[in-house]
Amino acid sequence: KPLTSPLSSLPGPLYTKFTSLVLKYHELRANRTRWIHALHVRYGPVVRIAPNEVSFASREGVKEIYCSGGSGFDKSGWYDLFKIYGRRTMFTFLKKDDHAKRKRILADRYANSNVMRQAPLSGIIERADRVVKRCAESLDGSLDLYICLHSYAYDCVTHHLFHPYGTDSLRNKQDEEIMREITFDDSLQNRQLSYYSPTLHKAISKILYICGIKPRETPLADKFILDTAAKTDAAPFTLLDRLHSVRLGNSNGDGEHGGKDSKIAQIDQLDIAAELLDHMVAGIDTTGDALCFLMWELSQPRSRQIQTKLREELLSHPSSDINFDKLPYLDAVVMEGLRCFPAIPMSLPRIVPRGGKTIDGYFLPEGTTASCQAYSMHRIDMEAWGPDPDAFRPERWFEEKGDAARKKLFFAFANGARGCIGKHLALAEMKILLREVYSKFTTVPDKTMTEEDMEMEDQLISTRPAGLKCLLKFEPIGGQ
Ligand code: HEM
Repeated sequence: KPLTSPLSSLPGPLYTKFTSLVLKYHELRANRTRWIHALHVRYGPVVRIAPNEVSFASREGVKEIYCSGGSGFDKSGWYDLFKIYGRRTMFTFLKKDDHAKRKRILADRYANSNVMRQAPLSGIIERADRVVKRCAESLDGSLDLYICLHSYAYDCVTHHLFHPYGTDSLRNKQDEEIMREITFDDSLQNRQLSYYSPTLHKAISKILYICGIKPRETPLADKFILDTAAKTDAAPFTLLDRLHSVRLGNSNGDGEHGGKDSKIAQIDQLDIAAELLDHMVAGIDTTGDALCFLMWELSQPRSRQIQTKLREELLSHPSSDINFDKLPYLDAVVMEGLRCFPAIPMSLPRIVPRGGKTIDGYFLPEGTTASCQAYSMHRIDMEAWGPDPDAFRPERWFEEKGDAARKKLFFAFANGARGCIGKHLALAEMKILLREVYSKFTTVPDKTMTEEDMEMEDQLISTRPAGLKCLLKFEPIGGQ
């Protein structure tokens, strides 16, 4: 009943009262994020995008949908698309209780105090040095940062998950192949179709394959994960170590997560492999693309001053000091990068619980799909972002006015208990890499690159540059 539905009074284009076809069309064209953003610009922070689906770009929206009761509303069935080996993982559990049980046993591996320890950090620093070496080797030409940064993110996350079984894709071609298999995945249309119409998808799957609309296939990554998940002697800071100690009901010496949690969690070898593959994939395109878009922006002539200011701060602190609190401009550059180019820019769908909810003055009946998307959260609110939301301007993070609003609206890592667990790891990787590169080089775009190459293109959940490349030229500081 489109006209009598409570959602019919929400702002939004008339046709969204009757059909979700326009939304689906934009999803299949990898254009969902920009289409929804255009609707927010036109209709404001609350917009109906389909008869049963609403997008919010407001503080109250985030608070209710993602933070109420700790982890917000339950996830929608769309997350079934991310099941691995038929298993649910922390990321794909729909219900908050199931999620909380799994998270309890994994969370401390990602705590800032675990990430910032010498053993995990030294692995990241080593990999950042390898990137610097690649930059130095490219001085006569240019370097494809898209590949290089995805390799960096892959090697860093596998170090944190598996050390000493982490990868070395920055130097080893076989490891690079696995990264490419994950990163160059083109299964968006196939997976969307399987979600919207499983029967049709099954009936025409062969035709889709012939047309190049292929399902996600990662045989190399699967083999790597299944082999590595069987190792029982990984370093104590790794997720692999934690998962095995839980499976064996072994407290691992800290007395906190022992037999009790193994009963709660009941994980077997396949759960371990699924959880590890999920975290590995979650750590590659996100950090890789966030760094790639950020370094592209820093390399533009309009960002020259920003590069200079960043370099001055970096060179005034010894590189042996890993205390990021002393590098506020680096922090502002990273925050501004994640604001302008959030690696997961799109809606994170949740289901309104029993009894319905009123958000921003609009009543949403139970079962409505509600979401926020970082791309719009980072641009729509005038008080937080001012008149230039599309400008890359790290200085905005030092302004007192709008500070509280900015913190509430920042959504690159989502929010609440289901927000990004890898946030501290990602930030450490980003800051270490930027510090190593920009204290040694200036970067400029290669002349063959176009703005279109770097246009954001939706994937199923993350984004990537449309041209699948990012060629930059590196100039050593002081010509050294
Ligand atoms: C700049 C880099 C990153 C960004 C922007 C990012 C962003 C996000 C976002 C927005 C979510 C919520 C997704 C949702 O609700 O559907 C998320 C979840 C998650 N992220 Fe990240 N992420 C980044 C890096 C990482 C890294 C390095 C890891 C390491 C393993 C990681 C692991 C995860 C996991 C496991 C979840 C699921 C958490 C849960 O359901 O409790 N992420 N991330």
